[in-house]
Amino acid sequence: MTTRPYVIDQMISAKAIAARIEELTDEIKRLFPADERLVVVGLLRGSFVFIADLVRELRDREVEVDFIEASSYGNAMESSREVRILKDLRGEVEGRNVLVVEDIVDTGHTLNHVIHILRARNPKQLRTIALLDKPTRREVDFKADWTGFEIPDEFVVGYGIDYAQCNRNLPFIGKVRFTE
Ligand SMILES: O=P(O)(O)OC[C@H]1O[C@H](OP(=O)(O)OP(=O)(O)O)[C@H](O)[C@@H]1O
Ligand code: HPA
Repeated sequence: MTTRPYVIDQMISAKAIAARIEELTDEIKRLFPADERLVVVGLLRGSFVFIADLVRELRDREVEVDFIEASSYGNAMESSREVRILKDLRGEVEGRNVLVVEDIVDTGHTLNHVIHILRARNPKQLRTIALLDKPTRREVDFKADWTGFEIPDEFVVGYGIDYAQCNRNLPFIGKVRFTE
């Protein structure tokens, strides 16, 4: 896969992300009963860093971690608008408290599609959290219950998020700036 030359400008520091996750977990804990197990579902692949930090902030709760894999971008910068489920959950969600963890809501197609599928399985409570939200790009009426940061219409990478499958390992969120 060849990409145009680009540089990455930092947009949100690792420190700011960590501080925001602390705030978000306080809110999550207020909503889900302390004496009931929480199923935390990460949307692969982009959420793998966020979910790792989030569940460790929930260390005083009984948490089960599961993953579902959806893809609509492939290697492109534009959504195909066709969300494909590449890997389903291992566990059941019926009658359980479920928190779906997403890295970014852009057009909204991915999370909207996944929530539709999970809601049909009759969870007790189904909530969503997204680290980033680009509200100006929305094509479907969807809003996560919790959002880390609202961002402008920039193509971002890092902290799990890729451009052409690279840069997921950056500890911060940066925006891609093409140099040619
Ligand atoms: O709101 P949307 O426009 O649907 O975009 C958001 C989705 O796009 C990216 O996933 P991608 O399909 O690139 O897969 P990945 O998570 O494996 O990188 C990102 O991780 C979100 O899941
Ligand atoms: O800004 C983005 N960066 C990477 N992947 C994405 N998928 C939706 N929006 C983005």
